[in-house]
Amino acid sequence: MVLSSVLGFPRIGAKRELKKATESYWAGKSSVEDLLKVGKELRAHNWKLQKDAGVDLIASNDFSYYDQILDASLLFNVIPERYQKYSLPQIDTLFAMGRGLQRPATDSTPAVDVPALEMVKWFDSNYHYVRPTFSHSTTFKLNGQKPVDEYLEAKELGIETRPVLIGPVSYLVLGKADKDSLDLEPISLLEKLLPVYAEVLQKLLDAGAKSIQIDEPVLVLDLDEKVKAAFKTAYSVLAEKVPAAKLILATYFGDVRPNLDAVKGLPVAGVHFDFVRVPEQLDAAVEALSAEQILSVGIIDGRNIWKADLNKAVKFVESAIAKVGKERVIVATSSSLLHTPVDLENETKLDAEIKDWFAFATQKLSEVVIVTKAVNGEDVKAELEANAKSISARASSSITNDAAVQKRVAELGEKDTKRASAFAARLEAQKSLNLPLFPTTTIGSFPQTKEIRVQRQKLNKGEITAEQYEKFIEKEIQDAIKFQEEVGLDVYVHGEPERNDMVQYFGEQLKGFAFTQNGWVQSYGSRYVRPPIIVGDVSRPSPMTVKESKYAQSVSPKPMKGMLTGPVTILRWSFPRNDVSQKVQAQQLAFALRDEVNDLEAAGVTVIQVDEPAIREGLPLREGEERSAYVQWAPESFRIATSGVKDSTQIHSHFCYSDLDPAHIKALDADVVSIEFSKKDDSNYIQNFSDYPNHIGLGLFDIHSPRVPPQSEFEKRIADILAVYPKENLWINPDCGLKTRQWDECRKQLTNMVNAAKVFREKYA
Ligand code: MET
Ligand SMILES: [Zn+2]
Repeated sequence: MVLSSVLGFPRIGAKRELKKATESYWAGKSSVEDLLKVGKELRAHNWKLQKDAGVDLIASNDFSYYDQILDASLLFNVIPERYQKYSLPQIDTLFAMGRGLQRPATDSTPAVDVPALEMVKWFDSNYHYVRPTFSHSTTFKLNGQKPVDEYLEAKELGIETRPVLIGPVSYLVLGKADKDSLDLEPISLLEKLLPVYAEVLQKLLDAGAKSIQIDEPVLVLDLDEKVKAAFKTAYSVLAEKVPAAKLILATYFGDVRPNLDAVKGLPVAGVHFDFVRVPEQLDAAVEALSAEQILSVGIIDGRNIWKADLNKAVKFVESAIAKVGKERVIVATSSSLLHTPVDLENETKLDAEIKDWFAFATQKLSEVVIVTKAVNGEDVKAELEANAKSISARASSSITNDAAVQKRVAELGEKDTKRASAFAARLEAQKSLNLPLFPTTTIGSFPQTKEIRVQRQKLNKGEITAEQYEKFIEKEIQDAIKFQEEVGLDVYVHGEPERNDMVQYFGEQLKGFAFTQNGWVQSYGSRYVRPPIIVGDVSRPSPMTVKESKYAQSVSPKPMKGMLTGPVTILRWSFPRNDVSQKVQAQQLAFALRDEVNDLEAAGVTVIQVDEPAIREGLPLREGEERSAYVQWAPESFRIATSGVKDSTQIHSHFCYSDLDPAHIKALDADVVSIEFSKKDDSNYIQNFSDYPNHIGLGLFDIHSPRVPPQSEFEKRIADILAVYPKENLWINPDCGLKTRQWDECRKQLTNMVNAAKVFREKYA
C-alpha cells in the first residue's frame, strides 16, 4: 500500500500564536513555561490535524521556536564562544544567536551587545535561516535531544511520527567560517560531525522511530566534487554506525539530476524528490535508485497556495508506480509546508470564486491523502470530480484572463524595452535638473510613526473619512519635505506615509491580485509576512501614486522622486500564479508600471525611482538555461516599466538585502542606482560596481540601526569610494528607506551625511 507523507507543517499557528508567545516572552511579559506551553500545544494541534486528515507519515522535529537550522546548531553544540559565555538557559542561547543579545549595564556588570548570527535566505524562498558558524576550534557534542523529545511527545499522544533532521552535508554547506577561522571549509568538519549524528539517530531508534527524514536540500545546488563526495562518506559512516536507521533522504526546490551521481548507491532507505518543481526528473530519479529504495514523490506544492490538479497528480504518481511498483512509492508534499499559510478556513473575506482555487497547508493535507487513496484504489471519485471542476473553473475564469493584457504582452517588442537615447544623451538632457556634484537623496520612506498607523486604522474602521485621511497624508508629506529642506538634501522624496508595505500597496490597486486576512508565512524568527496573491492577468485600472507625488511636487521647487516598486519585486514578494510563467507575470506587471511611470512624468515628476530589492533572490539556484533566461527577462521587465519616458526624466533604481551581481544591474540601464552598502566590511566589495557605467550611490549608513555615524566616518567612506569611482558618477544616500527609524535619529544621520557630501563638493568645486 502506498503511504502518504508530509515533510513538515507550519509551526506559527493559525492565529500567529507562536509570534505572540515568543514576543511576549522576549518582552518579559510572560515566563519561559508559558512559552513552552504554547509550543507544546501547537505541536500537538498540528500532529492531530495531520493524523485526523489521514496522513500516514507525519513529521516531528519540524517545530522550532526560531529556526530549524538554528535548532540543529544548538543540538550539535555549534555555539560560538560569544554566546556561550553568559551561561544562559538553552532557549535564551537560541534566541541570543538568532536575534543578538543586548543588555544595559548594571552597577556590577558592563553593558552587553552581541550581534546575532548571520541570517540568510533559505534557497529561493522568503524564509531565512540562521547560518551555522564554524571555527577551527568547533567541536561537536550532543546538547539535549530535541528530536527525540518531540518524537516521544507525539508518541505519548498516540501519534507515530517520522522525525526530520537537516542532513550533515547540507548542515555544513549551509554554514560558514567564523571571523577567526576564515580559511576553514565547513565541509572539512564532516568527520568530526558524523559521530554526533549517529548518536541522535541511535537515540531516535531506541525511542522507536521507524524511519527518519533527513533533509539534504543542497542537492539542488551546483556542488563541487568535494561536497558531492561528502555524501558518500556521510551516509556510509551513518549506515555503518546505525545500520538499523531507515533514512529517507529528502531533496526539494529543484532539480537533483546534475547531482544524482552523489545520490546513487547511498545506503539510505529512500529518496524524496520535488516533482512539482521538476517533473522531468522522474526517469532519472528512478534510474538512480536501487531496486529496494523508496521513491518519495513530492507532488503537492509546499511553496504555493494553489489547489493542486489532483487528477494530474494521481496520473503522475501512477506513472511512478508503473516504473518502481507500489511497494516503493510514497506520496508526499514537495517540501515542508512551512512556506504556505496555515488554513484557508480562516479567510472569511475572500471572494468565493477565488477562494475555491486555493489550498493552504491544512487543505494540502487532504490533497496528499486523496492522491494516496486514489492510487491505492480507494473511492475518491467525488473528490477528484470536484477538484477537476474547480481547476477548470479557474482556467476559464474572467478573473484569470484579460484578453487586452495578454495581447499587450504578446505584442511586446524591442521598442518597449529601450530608452529613446543612450545614457550620455540622457545625462545631457537631465542637466535641466540642476543637480550639484555629489547629489544627496534618500531611498524613499521616512519614519512610519505610530500616528500614521493609527490614522490608517481609523480609515479602515471607517472612523475617519477618506478626505480626512488624505488631508492627514498631505500634512505628513509637507512635514517630510520641510524636514528634507532643513537637512539640506538635493533630491526629495514624499516619504511614502500612505504605504503600509511596498508590495501590498501596489497589489491592492492592481487588477489581478487577491489578499488574505490570515495568510501569514514565517519569514524569520517571529517575523511573518502575508504575501498578496496574483490570481489573474495584471493591469492598472487607474494611477496609483500620482496624487501623492503630484502633491509633493507642488509643495517644493526641488526635484521630487516618484517612488514605485518594480515588477520583479512585486512578483517575488507575492504568491505567483502557477498557470502562467513568472516571466509573463513580470511582463504584465511591467506594463502596468510603465503606465504609472508615464503618468508620473506627465504630471511633472522628473525623477522616478523603481525599486527592485528582490531582483537577486529571483535568480534560479543553479547555473543553466533557467538562470540565463532570468538574467534576460528580469532586467527587461524593469526596462519595460521605465523606458517610456523622455531623456530628461531621470530613472533611479534601488537594491538591498543581497549580494548583487553587477552585470545584472548594468542590464537595467537605470540612470542612477542606489545600493545597500554600509554593512559590507569586505574591502573588495567596493570594487564590485566600479565599472557601472551610469551614476551610482553606495549606501552610506545602516538604516536598521539608530546609530549615528559621525561626519568624519561619512567622509572616510566617501573618500574610500572616490578612490574607485569617478566623482561625477557618485550619489550620496543611505542604504535603504528610513521607515523603521525615528525622526530625530534620521535627522542626525542625514545631517552628518549631507555635511560630509558638502565637504567633498567644496573640495572639488
Ligand atoms: C526594501 S527597499 C525599500 C525601498 C522603499 N522605497 C523605501 O524606501 O522604503
Ligand atoms: Zn531597500
